Amino acid sequence: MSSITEIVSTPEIQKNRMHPINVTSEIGTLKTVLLKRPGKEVENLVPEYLQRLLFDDIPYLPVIQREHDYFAETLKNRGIEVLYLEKLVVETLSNQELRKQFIDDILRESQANVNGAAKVLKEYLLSFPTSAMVEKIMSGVLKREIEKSKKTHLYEFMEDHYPFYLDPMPNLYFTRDPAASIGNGISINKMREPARQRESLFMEYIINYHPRFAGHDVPVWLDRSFSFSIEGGDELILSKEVVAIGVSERTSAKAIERLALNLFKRQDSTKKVVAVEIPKCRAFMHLDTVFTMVDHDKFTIHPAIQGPQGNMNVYILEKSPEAEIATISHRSNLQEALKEVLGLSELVLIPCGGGDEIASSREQWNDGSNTLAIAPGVVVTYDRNYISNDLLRQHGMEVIEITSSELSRGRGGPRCMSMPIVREDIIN
Ligand SMILES: NC(=[NH2+])NCCC[C@H](N)C(=O)O
Repeated sequence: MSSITEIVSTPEIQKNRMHPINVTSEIGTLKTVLLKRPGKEVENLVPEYLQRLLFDDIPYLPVIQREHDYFAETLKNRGIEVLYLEKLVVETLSNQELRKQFIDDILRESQANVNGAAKVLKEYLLSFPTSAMVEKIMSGVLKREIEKSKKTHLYEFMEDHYPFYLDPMPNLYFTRDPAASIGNGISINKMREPARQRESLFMEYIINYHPRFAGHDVPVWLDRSFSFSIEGGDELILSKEVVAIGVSERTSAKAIERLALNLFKRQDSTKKVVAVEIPKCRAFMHLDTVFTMVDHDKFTIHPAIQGPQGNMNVYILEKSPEAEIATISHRSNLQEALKEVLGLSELVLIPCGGGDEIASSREQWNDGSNTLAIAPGVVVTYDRNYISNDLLRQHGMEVIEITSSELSRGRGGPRCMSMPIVREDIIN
């Protein structure tokens, strides 16, 4: 594990005095990315709670870890710096005061399962070295872990069949969703599903207290105390001037509008926020499950999100003379709206599964549209989506495939499993 000093003194950051966050596109050469290696939290998935924990099956831990390591190696081999969430959290919680504060916060947000046992749990968690403590918090605490002798209240002795004091967080390897880098700042997200709401607390602590970020001017465009939900899988940075955000099962119109107004107010470069309405269903939970950018003028799309003539509801928000109101205009065709906001005369939408009814819904289910661009025209995808991958190649993309039999069981692909921290700017 790297020590704090190693990370802080990452040569590139010091040499170039780069801002710790810089993401002004979906496709600019990726320099630094945040991942989370799936850990014991995945083994705390049981059939009774799968749905609530947002999984469709239980991944086999050694294989999901092997596949994830392969993903990380693939990125490193392309010169990308890989940061791990779990390591950053350990480095962040470098003193006892902060550890206590963090545990108080996490226990408060864990609500029902803690069920009054916060004091015992706090002592239990603090009894571990920091890295084991962080691992426990992420993977969950079983009731049977707390010694009988530490139990003081009647309810603590009861067998209520619910096994956890602290729920596991098996979705943590989808680092894309709890926060999103936009320009030199970040949105730290109020997440929609109770199973994921605690996840963005890790990012809040990292930004506030990790030496790599604390002390730098990192604007928080929207924070997790906002009352309406938004998730990073819906936040796509199309260019320095345009952000697209899905209005989805997870992301509300109210959060999009607030984020847009904050960006217009505080980041001069943002001119337009494009709200793309998608069906609200499990398979299409975020915009990036049905639509991603792969090159300057190319996108993947799941055909099922469009009506017969390619019609969809797209709203363009722009700065208005009044600070608290955006100018909003409606468009009914995504392709045309994208050409307009990106100033392009031609733009290609590459259909997932080639548009074949069966292949496209099968490959979309396994994240065939969820590509991670690591440079313009260079994408990382799951190997299992061979029809979509071939089609991307036919459109001139370099497609780097990763193994995906267990990773895909959590319903997320390479874009969801990665949170870009630094990308090179696109020079027009
Ligand atoms: N950006 C994404 N598409 N993320 C996928 C997250 C999948 C995760 N199981 C969830 O339901 O939240």
